Amino acid sequence: MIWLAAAYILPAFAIAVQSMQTNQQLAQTSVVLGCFYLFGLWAIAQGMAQRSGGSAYPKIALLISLVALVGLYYFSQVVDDLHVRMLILNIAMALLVLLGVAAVYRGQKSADLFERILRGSYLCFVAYSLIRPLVIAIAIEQGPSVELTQSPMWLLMLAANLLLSLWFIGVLLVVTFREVLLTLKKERDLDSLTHLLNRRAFFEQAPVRIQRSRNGLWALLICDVDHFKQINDTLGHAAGDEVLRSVAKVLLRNTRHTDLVVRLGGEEFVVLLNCDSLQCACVAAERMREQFAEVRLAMGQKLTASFGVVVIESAQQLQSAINQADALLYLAKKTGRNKVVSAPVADEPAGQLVSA
Ligand SMILES: Nc1nc2c(ncn2[C@@H]2O[C@H](COP(=O)(O)OP(=O)(O)OP(=O)(O)O)[C@@H](O)[C@H]2O)c(=O)[nH]1
Repeated sequence: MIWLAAAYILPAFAIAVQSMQTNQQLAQTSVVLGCFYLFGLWAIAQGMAQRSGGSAYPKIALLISLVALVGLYYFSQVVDDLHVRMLILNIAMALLVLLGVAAVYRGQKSADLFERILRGSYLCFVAYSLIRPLVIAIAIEQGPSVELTQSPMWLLMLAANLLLSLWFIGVLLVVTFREVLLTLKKERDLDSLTHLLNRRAFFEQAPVRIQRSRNGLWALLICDVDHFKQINDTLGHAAGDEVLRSVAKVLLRNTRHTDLVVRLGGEEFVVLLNCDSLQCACVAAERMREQFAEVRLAMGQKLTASFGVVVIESAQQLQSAINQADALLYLAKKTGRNKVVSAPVADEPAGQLVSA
């Protein structure tokens, strides 16, 4: 974002200064203000390339800029030729802004409307930058008789620059504002330790998921690490945190993107599984339980966890399903831990108790 801010501020400053200058003053300041233009235009390319995960070839940009600055110096301090200086500067600017196009094309294509508008605006700006040297070559008067900054051509280019810049910065502001909002929402919804969804996000997203799906049953798994206090007490809080992150990884590994994996709080996790039977949910929970044993604790101890599993058919049942799964989890803890306990459903074998 800093690149795109530089891209707006530097050329705007140079244009503002030049608009108040005579042809003679333009010659005196051409190299310094040329730096502002060149860096500003490359900053647009770099900013856009970075948004797409690439870069706008800084070494090539440096080379183009150096050649352009030498040209500007020669045609201002040795031979004063405003027309050639304008051509050199505008060709260099067009080449610099073009350097981001490859990265923008190679980068991931976003489906987001505003991101597409931003890319489209950038490509329009590139096209405008490529056309500008042609216009200068054809339309701007040669010779020192006319003050460039008072000519209709200059005013026209100024107006075009202003309009494009305002449009570009407007789109950029909207995109940035949306990005900030999305980041805040993400931070609000995620547990900072495990990066799983948190309790608030679960109660927001679970009813929507259940309502929207038309393919079969949902199951709710509540999973609680066994003797977690002991792990904290013997191995330390940092090791306890690491265990929680490992638990999150195991849960994520055994779920699909349609499922929700949530850290409810402490060492308690919930998984909303999109599966077509209680048995399928129990198999998934059993697989997770087995994989916890592979998490290495100090001194050869095994990580274990207990599960309560229920099926859920409508969003209205969510709270009662959580209570029921909690009760089954409590049963699992009471009857020895490290096991999956599920609730009976009408058309499936009643009261499964899968022991370790
Ligand atoms: N490291 C770490 N510990 C946490 C975190 N949140 C909660 N805890 C600890 O988790 C422990 C939970 O202990 P208990 O509720 O007694 O449960 P438990 O020891 O697992 O016992 P059972 O569930 O009955 O097997 C407490 O000591 C909390 O301090 C966390 O984010 N990180």
